[in-house]
Amino acid sequence: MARYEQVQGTVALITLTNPPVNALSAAVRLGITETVTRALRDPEVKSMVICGENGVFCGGADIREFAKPMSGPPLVPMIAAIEEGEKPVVAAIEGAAFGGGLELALGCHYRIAHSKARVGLPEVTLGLLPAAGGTQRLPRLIGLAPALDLITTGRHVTAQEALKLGIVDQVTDQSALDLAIQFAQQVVGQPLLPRKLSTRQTPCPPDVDGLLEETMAQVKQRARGAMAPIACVQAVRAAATLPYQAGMQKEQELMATLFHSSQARAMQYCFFAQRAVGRWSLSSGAHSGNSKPRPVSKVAVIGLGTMGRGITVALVKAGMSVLAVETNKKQLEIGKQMVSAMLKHDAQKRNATPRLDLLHFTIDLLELKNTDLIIEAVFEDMALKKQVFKELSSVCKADAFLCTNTSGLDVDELAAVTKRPELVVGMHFFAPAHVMKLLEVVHGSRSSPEAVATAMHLGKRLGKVSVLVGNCAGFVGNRMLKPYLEQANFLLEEGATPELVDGALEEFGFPMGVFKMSDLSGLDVGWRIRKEAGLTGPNVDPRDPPRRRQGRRYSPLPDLVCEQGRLGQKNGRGWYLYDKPGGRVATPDPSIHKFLEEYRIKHGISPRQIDRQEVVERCLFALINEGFRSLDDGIAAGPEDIDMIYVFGYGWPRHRGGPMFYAGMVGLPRVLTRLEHYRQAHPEVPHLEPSPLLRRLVASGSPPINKWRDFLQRPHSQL
Ligand SMILES: CCCCCCC/C=C/C(=O)SCCNC(=O)CCNC(=O)[C@H](O)C(C)(C)COP(=O)(O)OP(=O)(O)OC[C@H]1O[C@@H](n2cnc3c(N)ncnc32)[C@H](O)[C@@H]1OP(=O)(O)O
Repeated sequence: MARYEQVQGTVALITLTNPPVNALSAAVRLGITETVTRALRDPEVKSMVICGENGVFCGGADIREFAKPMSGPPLVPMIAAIEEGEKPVVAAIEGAAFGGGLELALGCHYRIAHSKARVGLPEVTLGLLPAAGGTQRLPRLIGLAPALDLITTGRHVTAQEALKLGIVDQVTDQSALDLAIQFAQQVVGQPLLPRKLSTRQTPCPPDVDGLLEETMAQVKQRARGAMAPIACVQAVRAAATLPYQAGMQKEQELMATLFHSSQARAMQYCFFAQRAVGRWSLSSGAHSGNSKPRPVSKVAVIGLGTMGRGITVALVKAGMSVLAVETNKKQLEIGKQMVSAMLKHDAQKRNATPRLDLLHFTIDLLELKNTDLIIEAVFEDMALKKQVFKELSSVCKADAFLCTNTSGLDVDELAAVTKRPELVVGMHFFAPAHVMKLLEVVHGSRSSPEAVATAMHLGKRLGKVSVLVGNCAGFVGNRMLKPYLEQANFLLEEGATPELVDGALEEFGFPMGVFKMSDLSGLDVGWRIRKEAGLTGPNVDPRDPPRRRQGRRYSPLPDLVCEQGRLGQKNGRGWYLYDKPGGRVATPDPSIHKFLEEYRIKHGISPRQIDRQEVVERCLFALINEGFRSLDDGIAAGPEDIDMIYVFGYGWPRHRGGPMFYAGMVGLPRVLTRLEHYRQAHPEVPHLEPSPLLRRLVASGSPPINKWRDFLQRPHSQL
């Protein structure tokens, strides 16, 4: 797993050979240990170069090994042997040097990088810290403040930034390996001690304690309950305050607390789940491996409202030519101004030039005739969308893909009004569409594998995590959100306040609770949908009592709030009060408390004390229960799909792995028991009835999440 060659007479070339990313598996660590020992012993060898096969230096420790018993030589002494040796070692970094890969390079005496290479210590994103000396060597190399930034965020750094920071010694556009070999010959005989990072002092600002405290405060706020970022600050603190060996000891102690934690398991699960969702399959036998996407060069976006603007920006940022379409000149001009401003703002942040040249605006649908793929993003109204699809079907070229950005309407119904239902798919973006990483690709019953492959591929080009889902009301994400919102409203009826519910969910790790999220989205959005569904407004069945609809418990609270003209952040009043219309600072509103009290009196509800555990269980277990139903229905292909939808689209804390992973962590029998308990207490709420899949899993001894697919009633039946 590490190849040994002698080149240019005196240079030992050690190549890591573990494709695709040369992860430091036990075999690779053994290979490095043996080849380095050989080179150190060989009198003909004067220096060494370490590189990786296939243009990738090293993707770090082998994450798949973390769940297994440790075998092979450990990383820390392996890297120490390289640094302590008396022959210069040069790391030739091509592609990527991440985690243990960068730590290996930091143990080398010199680092040469290709200009396209990226380096970083992303362990924090896996619930860990760089425990192969990274927290001690990096600060000694680049100083306390930049090391804190890199280690606590795990961000990837370009070769140019790495050079500026001092992580690498040279960057080349030519072969990094050739330069490293040349370099290795030149440095023979030069003093090695100053190149051994463990012997250096960490460069620190005058107020070390101030910097560490400030960083810790920021990190705690960002962490939302994750432990790893906090442990990272503690480890880097040791690099500034302790001698190297004591710092290494601290690094190991902190790693020991993280390594077997449920948070680390959750985040490593997310790492693989994110990659797994890209490998889709359909019941027809088509899958990502045998279905080719069609090349797409010209894309159009119909409708320049909030979603359409975000989608347009995302496409342009990915370097695609976009035709943006509006119904009239006034709307077109507004859209044009806003899209241009968004692109300029984004480019300014990245110190780049906005690609306004890729944008074209029109109100003439006939201009769509040469477009390869059209994304409809008009108002969420079936009649309107059908009309748009009919027109698109007649004006667009016969093989153009027609995609809808609906957040939950029936994709088959839209496909049925076109002459090409096989080319129709859903592309459900999340607001703001140029920022949010999630894309639900909705497979209608007649969508072709090519259409699915093309939409999934386009999502990837846009840098999205694309998840293929089946077609049902709300697809996967919004379908599961419904029982979650419903429980939150019921909790208000029963005695909670918006702050109590939100506080519990934020403590769980959501960036914002359900009521703050609703205020941000705009309360009128759901209000309109409920009106259309006959749950409120003139279409309500007059025989329904105020708190019952369609045979089940219903809370009219959100409707009543809207009737008071409280529409959320946009007009400064929703479940909270805001500093101004459009303001973001939410403060509890006594008039909402009064309104809730009056509502309870009116409906004869005696308020009770509700604790945070009940909030979390009722809201999240109801959501998880619907997740099990989506799996059993074949709307979600696997638990990983649901988890990635929630992590990337709904702010589910990554260190809790996603709702389905979390259910497994809590224990399926407990989820089942608590749902049964709440269902008994609230017999009029069908969403609390435990799903048959959950019951089957528990009856089968609660198998691990990677075995759940074996228990599905209709695997992939809807996909
Ligand atoms: C026992 C105690 C040990 C203590 C050691 C503590 C110190 C060190 C810790 C670490 O190093 S943790 C690992 C840190 N490294 C990372 O987080 C990097 C992870 N990888 C990536 O970011 C990317 O893979 C990449 C390197 C940038 C390449 O990206 P690309 O888009 O080209 O490919 P991918 O699809 O992401 O990956 C291809 C394939 O490889 C698998 N893989 C990638 N990295 C690793 C890894 N470090 N270990 C195991 N497997 C890895 C990845 O899962 C893909 O496979 P599939 O999932 O598709 O089968």
